[in-house]
Amino acid sequence: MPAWRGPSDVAVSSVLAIEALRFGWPGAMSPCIDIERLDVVAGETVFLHGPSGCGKSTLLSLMAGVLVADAGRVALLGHDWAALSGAARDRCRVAHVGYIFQQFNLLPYLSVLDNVLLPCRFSPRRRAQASQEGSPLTQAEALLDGMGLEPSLWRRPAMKLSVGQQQRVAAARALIGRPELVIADEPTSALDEAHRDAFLDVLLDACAAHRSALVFVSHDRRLAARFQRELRLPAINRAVPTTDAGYPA
Ligand SMILES: Nc1ncnc2c1ncn2[C@@H]1O[C@H](COP(=O)(O)OP(=O)(O)OP(=O)(O)O)[C@@H](O)[C@H]1O
Repeated sequence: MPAWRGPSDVAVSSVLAIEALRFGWPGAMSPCIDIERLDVVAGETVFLHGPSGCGKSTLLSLMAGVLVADAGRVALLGHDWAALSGAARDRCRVAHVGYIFQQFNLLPYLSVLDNVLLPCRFSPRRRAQASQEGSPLTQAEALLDGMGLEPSLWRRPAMKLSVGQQQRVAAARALIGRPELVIADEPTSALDEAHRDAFLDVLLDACAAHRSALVFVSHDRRLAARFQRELRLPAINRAVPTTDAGYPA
């Protein structure tokens, strides 16, 4: 993992580096994403917001190598997603990225526990990291417990849970095995205030303990204060001034 000296002369590790990124959906008149520079370092927490349809989910997909840039570079841990084959991208993603999707993407017939354990089944690295905390099963149970999901739910098929419960299962799955980057696409939209606060506590504590970088998308600006950095993605096609870092202000 590349390291450089940060402003406080402390070595910081790059998790995500974006340079001159352009991406447009096929058939669209103009690019959906146009970012000069954005860096996220280990342990950093970023709150990303912007109007509906401005490209937040698209940007998260580019960060996770689900989509590949038309131009420019998106590098995870120093590796340019575009330089990897599709199969290598899949391996790299499951090993290093925990993704909480807007629609959760749980496997409906699998139990809650088996859903959480999926990254450990597909990635030796995630399995080894989870084993450092006892075993993958121990870590899965601890994460579900931390998310406030009762043990009586753990062996139920995921589809038999409420939307808010499924959201928390998706978060536990993203966190297991300490991925370097955790991406969360509106993960609290189905939670009431108490569960939302508990959810954020667990997510932020786990990311801090593991030094995972977190990129969190939400329309709820009240949550921004809990993050180290707030970034606004402007509406598409609108000319906006940029910060020194080249990111839209
Ligand atoms: N699969 C797709 N094919 C073509 N265009 C798409 C696709 N997915 C998204 N878009 C378009 O890209 C733009 C950005 O969509 P995106 O879902 O990234 O926005 P968003 O900021 O996450 O929105 P929201 O806050 O409503 O979830 C929209 O104009 C959308 O119509």
